[in-house]
Amino acid sequence: MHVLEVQSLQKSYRLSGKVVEAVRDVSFNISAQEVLAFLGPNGAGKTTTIKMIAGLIVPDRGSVAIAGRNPHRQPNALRSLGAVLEGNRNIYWRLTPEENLEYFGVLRGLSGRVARQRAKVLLDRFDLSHKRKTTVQTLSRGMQQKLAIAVALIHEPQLLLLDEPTLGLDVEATQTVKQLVREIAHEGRAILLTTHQLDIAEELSDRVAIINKGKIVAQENTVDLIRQFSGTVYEIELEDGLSRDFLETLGRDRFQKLKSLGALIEKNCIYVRETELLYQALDILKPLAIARIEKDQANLTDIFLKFIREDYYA
Ligand SMILES: Nc1ncnc2c1ncn2[C@@H]1O[C@H](COP(=O)(O)OP(=O)(O)OP(=O)(O)O)[C@@H](O)[C@H]1O
Repeated sequence: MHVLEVQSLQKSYRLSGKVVEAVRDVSFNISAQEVLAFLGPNGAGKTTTIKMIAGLIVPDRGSVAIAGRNPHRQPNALRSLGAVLEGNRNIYWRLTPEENLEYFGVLRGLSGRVARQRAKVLLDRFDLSHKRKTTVQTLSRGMQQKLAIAVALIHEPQLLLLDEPTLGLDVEATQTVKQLVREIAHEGRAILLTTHQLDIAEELSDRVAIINKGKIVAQENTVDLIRQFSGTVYEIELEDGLSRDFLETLGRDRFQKLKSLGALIEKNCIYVRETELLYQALDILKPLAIARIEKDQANLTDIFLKFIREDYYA
């Protein structure tokens, strides 16, 4: 069973007499041990979707199930949810880490004893024990972020929503938080990660869902998505470019053969998709001097931009 099931979610807002379709028919699932990166440009509909999952906004249509329960009909569904949304506002800055963990533990239905026990374990695990009695506002941003994640885990939820978990952190704190996210998923939790830092999404996620203008425009395994769009594209640049002489030197037959390989011929370059085709293309191009051959190193950022632009021009 999926830990999170989001089915055909729909939400519109009315703003000065105009209807804004913020989320249109959004569906996805997340399983235990899985990190889904939920990506999209500003205003794409991410926050609205997440707030519907967290039970904070009622959808116009569609449904959410967390561990099989709908948070809009069965409030105890939220027992399976932990969330760090909009920075780390889920913690009290005037309290200490220990007080935060115990307070939120009890608020989430734990007994005082269990909350204290879990707080101790989490403080150790997140390397915050030495700061347990220091008020949160004097901690570093990295420590505050770690505490925010610890607080979200106090009731051992199956689903964790993480919004920009590494934003504003230095390199070392980013590494620590990334490692924690991996471990938390590994323990068996499902994680929904939203971030504008696409390198983080690429490193941490098992799957990616890209939302644009309220609609999911891509949803796939992260490695497959990147492999599909990159890595195997070779760019061949010719010494003399693709001038009129190019066709004369190459001859029509060879030019047609090149095209039949599925090669894309554009500006100064020829692009082919697979290693085997690269050798065939080079064979065809033999009479011409080659200036450069390069393997395309596209990453999630390129893919993200491609989907957003394609959707823009559609
Ligand atoms: N309370 C609201 N009233 C009216 N329109 C809203 C409201 N909240 C969001 N919107 C609109 O809904 C659309 C989706 O917004 P949403 O905040 O979900 O996007 P987002 O992907 O989270 O963006 P960001 O990355 O900037 O946080 C936007 O056009 C936004 O202006």
